[in-house]
Amino acid sequence: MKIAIIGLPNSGKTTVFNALTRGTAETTAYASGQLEPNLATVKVPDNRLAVLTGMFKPKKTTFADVQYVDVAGLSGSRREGEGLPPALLNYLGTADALLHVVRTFEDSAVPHPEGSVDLMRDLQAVDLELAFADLAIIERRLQRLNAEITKMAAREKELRITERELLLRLQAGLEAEIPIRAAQMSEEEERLIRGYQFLTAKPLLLVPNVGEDQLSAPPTVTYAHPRSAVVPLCGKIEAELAQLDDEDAQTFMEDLGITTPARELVIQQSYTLLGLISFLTTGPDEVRAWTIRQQTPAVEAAGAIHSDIQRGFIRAEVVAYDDLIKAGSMTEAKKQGTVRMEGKTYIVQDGDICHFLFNV
Ligand SMILES: Nc1ncnc2c1ncn2[C@@H]1O[C@H](COP(=O)(O)OP(=O)(O)OP(=O)(O)O)[C@@H](O)[C@H]1O
Repeated sequence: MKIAIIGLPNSGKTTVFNALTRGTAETTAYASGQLEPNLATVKVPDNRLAVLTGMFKPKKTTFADVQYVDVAGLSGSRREGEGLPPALLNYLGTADALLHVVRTFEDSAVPHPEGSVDLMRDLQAVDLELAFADLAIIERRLQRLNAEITKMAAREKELRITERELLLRLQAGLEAEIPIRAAQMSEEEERLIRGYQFLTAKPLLLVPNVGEDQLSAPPTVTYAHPRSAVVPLCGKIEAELAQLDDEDAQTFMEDLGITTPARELVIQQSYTLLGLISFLTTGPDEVRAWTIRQQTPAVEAAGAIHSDIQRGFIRAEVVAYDDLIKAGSMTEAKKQGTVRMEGKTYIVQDGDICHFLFNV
């Protein structure tokens, strides 16, 4: 799963990237204009793993992970005929979700490309830029469809006409500032456009990058679109926090009056926004979180571990995390009857502790 960090130049993208990934990519007060992205894999914080590690004392503990990509700044001032550079479009198109950093911190030493800090203006500028990228894809596709449809056989023609109608609807929506993720679509329609990598169809996490002085009362931002969420963060503080060891970080957080680093909230929200959940496996060798989509049946979840387990699936022994903790041990949970046997079609829940029985 890959999440691309976007935003205007100097909004703090690399700083937020460093905060999320505990990395040390170079940040600059002047727009870097670099196109080569920074990429890092990040563990998804999950307290349950620490508790299970205490219980099972495994040789290793493995967290679920997500990847973040820090790309160059969007321009925010699109002129006629000017779109996003193809390399940037390519990075964004292949991402599973977007994380939009929008600046609210004031600092005269960090020039703003528009000369002043204005959250709503910047937010709209970037949304517009994403919408223009999608509109360009739609226009090209419509031109091709219009040329092709007349020459097609009846069955194929019908499908293409449906696609054209859908694209026209999405186009009208985008022109009225409605992102594709907010458009009403049937499952079939969603399938029809899946291959286009529309940017406004991707889940979006809006991260206002607030100043240190705004930490106690971050500006309220409403972004009322489906599959979107808002998590404010002070990039500068979080990036410093991310470099400290746990003990120093704890003291620093107490001084600042915060309980959980915002980076953890952002990572968790990214995961949720993507419709992902974790099931867990336990044992003397490893305690581990595995990533699956919501609504995944047990037989497919088994495939996340190994294709052989999916192929030879017999059944799954499942206990909910809370039930195991309540019981105190697997043996006790079995006595209490909370360890269940489930078949192939059982829908795996977040926090299920699964043991798959298989035969290949
Ligand atoms: N919350 C914040 N408060 C104060 N300063 C910040 C904050 N976040 C970032 N900065 C500072 O703003 C400057 C620009 O940050 P950064 O390089 O991360 O931006 P960027 O969006 O990645 O820039 P570019 O467009 O060059 O890729 C840096 O000097 C950084 O330390």
